[in-house]
Amino acid sequence: MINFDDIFKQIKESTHTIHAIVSPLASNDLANVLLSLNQAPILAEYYKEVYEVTKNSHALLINLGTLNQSKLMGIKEGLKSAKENNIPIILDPVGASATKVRLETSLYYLKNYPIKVLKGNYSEIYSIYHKKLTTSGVDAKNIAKEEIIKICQDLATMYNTIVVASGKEDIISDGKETLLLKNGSPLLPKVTGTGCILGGIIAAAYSFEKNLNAIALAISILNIGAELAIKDKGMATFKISLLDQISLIDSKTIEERIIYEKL
Ligand SMILES: Nc1ncnc2c1ncn2[C@@H]1O[C@H](COP(=O)(O)OP(=O)(O)O)[C@@H](O)[C@H]1O
Ligand SMILES: Cc1ncsc1CCOP(=O)(O)O
Repeated sequence: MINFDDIFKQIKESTHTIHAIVSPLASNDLANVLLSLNQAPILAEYYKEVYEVTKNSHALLINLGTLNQSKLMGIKEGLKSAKENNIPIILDPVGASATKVRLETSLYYLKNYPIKVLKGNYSEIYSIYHKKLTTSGVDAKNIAKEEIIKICQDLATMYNTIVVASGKEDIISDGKETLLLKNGSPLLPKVTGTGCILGGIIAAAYSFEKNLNAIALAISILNIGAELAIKDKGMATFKISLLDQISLIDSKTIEERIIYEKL
């Protein structure tokens, strides 16, 4: 049984600043989720201020969700600052399976910066590994779990990082240890931005403890929150109820409900 008491207490009792460069589509929900977990989100992407913001933060989340030239200039400053000031970088390569620019950008960041956590859906992780496009949009295609597990393990070793592949079952690997998490709801992929929110929770949890358990906690906050949310009143109610459940969840509930395997 994983014990989440200590890290959950740290998150709830002390506030870290999380610098998120994220798609505007998901930014409001992501910021509110972080606030509800007692964390301090800051969304800044103007290249003239990004270096300073990252330097004063506990983690930098880079989400490629909605790219443009000025955002890329901002991201470059954030990555430089994180590297020089030893701030952990969490990369969410949204759409890396769908466009050449996103795939090449993700590969460039992985090669040139110390990415501590790479978190994508199955297709994004598959595309980064095989260096080829596999989707036309941001959602994942069906790929065998066994294949993605091996890819996560190999990518983690190749880039000296923790790899998270989200989907019906979530995979977390640092190349040596691998966890498979089985909570969640089929409604989650029907709400846009839930993967982006997950990136934010991972960035916050990882800033407290730099290990697989912190990431397992982050995924469980979202997935068990979704299991507890209202599902029979339509998608808008589900989403609001999900945000409620995330703000109310405690470590005991997570420990009781988590379903996982150590591989
Ligand atoms: N079919 C599913 N059943 C249960 N949970 C799911 C399912 N698909 C995705 N999830 C959960 O939804 C969250 C977002 O994952 P995913 O949809 O893969 O990300 P993205 O939005 O980046 O494509 C994760 O916490 C994941 O565990
Ligand atoms: C629909 C869409 N288009 C560009 S980013 C985005 C949201 C993706 O968010 P998530 O992967 O978290 O569902």
